[in-house]
Amino acid sequence: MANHDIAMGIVRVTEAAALACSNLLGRGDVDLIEKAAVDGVRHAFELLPIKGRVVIGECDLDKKPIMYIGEKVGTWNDGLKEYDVAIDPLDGPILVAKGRPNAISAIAVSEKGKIFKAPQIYMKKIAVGPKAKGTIDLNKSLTENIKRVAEALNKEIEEVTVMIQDRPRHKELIDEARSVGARVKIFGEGDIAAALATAFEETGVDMLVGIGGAPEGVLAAAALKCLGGEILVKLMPENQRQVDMCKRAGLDDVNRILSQDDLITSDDVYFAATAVTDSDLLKGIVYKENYATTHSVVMRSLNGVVRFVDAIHKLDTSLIKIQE
Ligand SMILES: O=P(O)(O)OC[C@H]1O[C@](O)(COP(=O)(O)O)[C@@H](O)[C@@H]1O
Repeated sequence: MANHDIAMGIVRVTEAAALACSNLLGRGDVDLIEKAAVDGVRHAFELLPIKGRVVIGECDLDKKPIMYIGEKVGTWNDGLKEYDVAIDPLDGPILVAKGRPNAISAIAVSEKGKIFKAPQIYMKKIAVGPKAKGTIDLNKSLTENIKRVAEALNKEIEEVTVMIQDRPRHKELIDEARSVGARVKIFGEGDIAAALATAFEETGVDMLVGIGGAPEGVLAAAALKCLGGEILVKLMPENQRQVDMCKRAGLDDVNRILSQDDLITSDDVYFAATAVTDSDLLKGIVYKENYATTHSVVMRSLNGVVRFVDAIHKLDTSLIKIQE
């Protein structure tokens, strides 16, 4: 597969995942929804001519892997190049189960050995778009970071919008953002979509801060690398077992702050996402009489091209039925 075809190839994967789970919207069954998205991914990979190896996979609610690290994806025909694949078939299955916004399917693909194999633990994150790149500092207070971002964006602090996930562990961050006067968007799930939004001015989102999943942080790093934005992260192991997991992933100093360039060490990474439900950047799947529409974004860091891909899928032939 020519390199320039990978972008379209991977957007088919996220489209398939999104379509496969989208007609379970609001049905409350998280496991079924996750399985449908994973089945969609696997089905689409059967057609993708790459030698892919999953380095970031998917776990169910009990953190049991359902897309295995090391799993082979793609057709694996002779002569094809090997790639690392980071996949979140569905960031936010609970959102789909409840019919709420912000659920996306996301994938990143890069050269073999170039994507950080983040363990399934928490990660502290701060992310911004291209105009605020170089101004953020994970060691500084949120107040200081908001002031720097406001200056970089030529905005008043009261005009800066900060995304923070709705979690008890973020109470102090939310209080601080409010007391400094910033605008705060508190979201339930899905910090990949939130990080992605920081890089597009039309979303009105300027920053993401908080603690979320490390695998999601790597996917966000791939997107922000393509978009010229920045994400700074620090792994947050909670016990010795998790410290060991970080070390096995190649991180000797778990306190080290990592950027998008540490999480993706190649200059050539692809990222794609398809919305299942509406997010700040992408409209969710819409059903019409005989078809469904998907809305995706796909990008490559090497050439900086960002494409928005709207697709029409005939319902009788599409992957929507895959879970039946
Ligand atoms: O739900 P927790 O444990 O606070 O973890 C935060 C993570 O959960 C999510 O909201 C959803 O993750 P899942 O798709 O794995 O359920 C992520 O976007 C975020 O990084």
